Amino acid sequence: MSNEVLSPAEMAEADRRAIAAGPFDGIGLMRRAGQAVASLALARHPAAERFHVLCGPGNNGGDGYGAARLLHESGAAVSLWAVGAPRPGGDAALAAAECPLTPQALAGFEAGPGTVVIDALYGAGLSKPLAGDAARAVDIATERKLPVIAVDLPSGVSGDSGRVLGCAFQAEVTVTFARKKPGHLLLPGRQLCGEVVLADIGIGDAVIGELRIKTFENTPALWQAGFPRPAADTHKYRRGHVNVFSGGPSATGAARLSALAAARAGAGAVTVLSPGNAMQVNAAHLTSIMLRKVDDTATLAAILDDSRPAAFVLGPGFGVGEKARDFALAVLGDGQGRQNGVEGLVLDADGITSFEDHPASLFITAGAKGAAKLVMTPHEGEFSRLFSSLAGDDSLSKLDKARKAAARSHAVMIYKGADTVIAAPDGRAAINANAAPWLATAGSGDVLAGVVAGLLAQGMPAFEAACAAVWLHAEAGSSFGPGLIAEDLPQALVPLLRSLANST
Ligand SMILES: NC(=O)C1=CN([C@@H]2O[C@H](COP(=O)(O)OP(=O)(O)OC[C@H]3O[C@@H](n4cnc5c(N)ncnc54)[C@H](O)[C@@H]3O)[C@@H](O)[C@H]2O)[C@@H](O)CC1
Ligand SMILES: Nc1ncnc2c1ncn2[C@@H]1O[C@H](COP(=O)(O)OP(=O)(O)O)[C@@H](O)[C@H]1O
Ligand SMILES: [K+]
Repeated sequence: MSNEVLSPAEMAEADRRAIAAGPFDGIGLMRRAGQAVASLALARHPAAERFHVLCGPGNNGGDGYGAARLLHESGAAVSLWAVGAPRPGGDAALAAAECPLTPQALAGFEAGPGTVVIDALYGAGLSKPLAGDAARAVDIATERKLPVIAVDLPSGVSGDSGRVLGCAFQAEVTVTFARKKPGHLLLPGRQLCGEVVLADIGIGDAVIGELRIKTFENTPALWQAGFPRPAADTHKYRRGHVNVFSGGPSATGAARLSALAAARAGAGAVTVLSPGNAMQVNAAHLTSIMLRKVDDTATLAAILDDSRPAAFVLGPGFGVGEKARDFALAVLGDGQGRQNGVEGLVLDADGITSFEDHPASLFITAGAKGAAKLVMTPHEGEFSRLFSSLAGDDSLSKLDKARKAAARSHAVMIYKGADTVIAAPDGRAAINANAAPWLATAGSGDVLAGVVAGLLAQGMPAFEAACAAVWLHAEAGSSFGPGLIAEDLPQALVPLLRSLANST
C-alpha cells in the first residue's frame, strides 16, 4: 500500500534503513532526489528564463545542490543561493562539492519575472520559525508571484503538523520522496504544497513495511476490500438496520437526512425513532424509511433487544441533555456488554455536546468489554467540548489530537473539517484530502453520520466504515460542486457506490 503517511522522524528512520539495506547510500538517495526535482522543473517550466535554487544547510539543501547541478548540465540558466554551509563530510556537503556552480549568499537573493524558484531551504528538519534571509526570500517569491517548486515541503511548513512556522512559500508543486508526510495533507500545509508529486528515490516498500506505519492518506485502498457487498441470497434485515433518533417537532429534518444517507449507503432498512410529539411531522416526510415512537429508555430497550444487525445515529437535531445521554449509554450497552445485534453508535452534533460535562460516563461505557462500537463525528467546536485540554494544546497536530482523543474515549474519532482526520483507539489514523468547501453547508454533517451508520450496520469495522464514509461524503461533495445542499449528497453517492462496486 503506498498510502502510508510517514512522520518526518519515521521518514528519517526509513532513510537509515534504506541506506543499510542498499543499493543506494545516502548520497545515492540524495542524487536521485535532486534528479526528480530537476526533471520535474524542466518538464513544468521548459521556457524558464532562469532557475533560482535556494539551498539550506541540511539535507534538503543537499537535494537542491543536486538539482542545480543537473539543471545546469541540461543547459538551463541556474543561480544558486545558499544560507549556511553543509556539515563537512555529510551527504549535503558531497552534493555541494559535486555542483560546479558557486553559491551566492541568500541575503542578496533577487529574482526577475519569468524565473522559477526551487525551494530547498528546509524540509523535514525545519526546527524553528522562518526568519531573516529565508523569510525575505519568501516575501520576494510571493510579491513577484514566481512559481515555486518545493523540495520535500515548502520551507516554513511543518512536516508533522502542516502548520506554518513563521512564514512559508506557496508552492505550485512539491516534490516529496517515498511517501507523503502529515504536513502534505493537513491544513494549511496541504494548500501551501500545491500539487504533491511523490518521487521514488530507491526507498523500497519492504523498508516502509518494516516500520509498521499506522497513519494513512484516506484513499479507497485503505478500506475497499472490506466494503460491504450484498450476498445474492441476502434480505433487508441481513443488510443491516439503521435507527436514527429524531429531535422534537421543530427539529426533525436532520434525522431524516441521516436516515436517507444510511439507506443510500446500503443499509437494508432504516427507521427514524421519533418522540411521540414529532410522529406526525416525521410521518408526513418519510416514504421507504420507517418510523417508530420512542420516548423513553424502556421503549428503546425493546429495540435494542433485537438480535439483527443494527447501528444507531444519535445527535442530529436531537437536542442537548440527559435524554441524549441516557439513550446513547443504553445503545452502547450501559457498561453491561450486552450481546445483541447492535453494531455501533454514531454520536454526532447534540449527542456529543450532551456529554460536555459528563465525558467520563461516555468514555467508560464505550470502553466496557463487549460494548457496541462508538464513532464520534465532532467538528472543531464539538471536539473542544469533550476534549478541551487536547484542543488547546498547540504542541499537538490535528492528527495527534484525533489519535489521543480516540485512545481516551475508546471511540473511533472523525475529527471533521477541511482536513478531516479519522482515528481509532488502536492507534490507526487516516487523513482525508478529497473534500471541497462545497461541503460546508448545513446538514452536510448529518449526512456523513448516516453514511457511517449505514456501513456499520452492514458489519464494516468501525475505523474502515468511518474512513469509507468520510471519503464517499467528500467525493460526493467535490463531484457535485457548486450549488450543493445537504439534500443532494445522498443521491450524489450513487455513482460513487456504483464505481466502487464495479472496481472489484
Ligand atoms: N530522509 C530521506 O529519506 C531523505 C531526505 N532527503 C532530504 O533531507 C531533508 C531532511 O534533511 P535534514 O534532516 O538535514 O533537515 P533540513 O535540511 O530540512 O534542515 C535541517 C537544517 O536546517 C536548520 N534549520 C531548520 N529550520 C531552520 C530555520 N527555520 N531557520 C534556520 N535554520 C533552520 C537546522 O538547524 C539544520 O541545520 C528532507 O527534507 C529531504 O529533502 C533527501 O536527501 C533524500 C532522502
Ligand atoms: N471548507 C471545507 N472543506 C471541505 N469540507 C468541509 C469544509 N467545511 C466543512 N466541511 C465538511 O462538511 C461537513 C460539515 O459538518 P458539520 O459541521 O457537522 O455541519 P452540519 O452540522 O451543518 O451538518 C463535515 O463533514 C466537514 O468535514
Ligand atoms: K523545502
